[in-house]
Amino acid sequence: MIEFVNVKKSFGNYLVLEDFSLKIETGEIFGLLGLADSGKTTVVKLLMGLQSPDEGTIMIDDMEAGSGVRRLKRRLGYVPQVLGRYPKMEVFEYLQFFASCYHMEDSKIRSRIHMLMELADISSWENSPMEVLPKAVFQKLSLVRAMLHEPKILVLDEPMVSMDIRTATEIKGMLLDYAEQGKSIFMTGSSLSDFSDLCTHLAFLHQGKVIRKGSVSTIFREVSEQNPIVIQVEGRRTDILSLLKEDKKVKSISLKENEIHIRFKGNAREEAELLRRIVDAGICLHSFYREAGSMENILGKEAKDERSIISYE
Ligand SMILES: Nc1ncnc2c1ncn2[C@@H]1O[C@H](COP(=O)(O)OP(=O)(O)OP(=O)(O)O)[C@@H](O)[C@H]1O
Repeated sequence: MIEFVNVKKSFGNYLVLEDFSLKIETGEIFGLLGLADSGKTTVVKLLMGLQSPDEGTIMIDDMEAGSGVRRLKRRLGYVPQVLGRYPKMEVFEYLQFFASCYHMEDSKIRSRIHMLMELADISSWENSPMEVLPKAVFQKLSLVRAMLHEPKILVLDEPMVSMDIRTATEIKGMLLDYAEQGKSIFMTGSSLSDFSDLCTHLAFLHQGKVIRKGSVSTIFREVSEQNPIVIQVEGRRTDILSLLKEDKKVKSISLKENEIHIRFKGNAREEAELLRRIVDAGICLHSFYREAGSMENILGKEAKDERSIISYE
């Protein structure tokens, strides 16, 4: 379990985290999302004990972040945003070096390295110097390095940044397998879609605070309820526009080429009822769908309640 309680962190006069609280339960794959410069790396560094909070506490199970460094190091595996390179060191040698830093038993090191390299599909690079590694291999090697000592918690700072789709899929697979072994994963990112098929829980960091958190399914349902419904009809739009204007749950109507975009403040059942009313009115529909969720929905504009009906017909 990881818990941030009322954490405050500033650099000089610049307040990065203000009253930041977050709880991550054991076994969760937790994604902390935020825009650039929102303080994600600061959160990770505080968790790793690389920086100290000005106020508040950060607990990792029964230990405070930054305390009992050796014991905590065994619990945490860290994939930083920027990893130091050792250009002339060979891959196996590199992993062996880190395994010994984690005080792993010599007899287990070799087999663990080989097993993880195979899992990451980078075995053929075992004897290559780090300087020749393609970016994708280096990204997978970073994860292998963090998993070496089988930490209870993996912490990844923006792991999906500038990653090709194939590597991202492989890394997601490795993380899902790792979580299945009862481990926790905490990672940061700035793209909702990167995390939607991986995380069990999400939180959104905005202006130093967590503005929303919950299970992925709940968040996606909430986000999608704020997105416009896009409607296309055959023929004239007069009938559907008057039907929509009469519905108090329709907060705005706008026309975009041959589409009608409506902001509909209702749940899935109410959305289905609107669709039935349109069909019952004999209106010939081409399409009726909610636009996909986006970060902007969560971090930017919360749906306003006043109605703004705009029509051009
Ligand atoms: N050691 C530091 N000294 C001064 N300012 C810092 C320090 N570390 C971070 N900051 C500032 O704090 C803010 C948040 O930085 P942080 O790296 O935590 O954000 P981030 O969300 O991880 O950003 P990105 O998505 O760009 O990686 C930034 O404006 C950054 O310049």
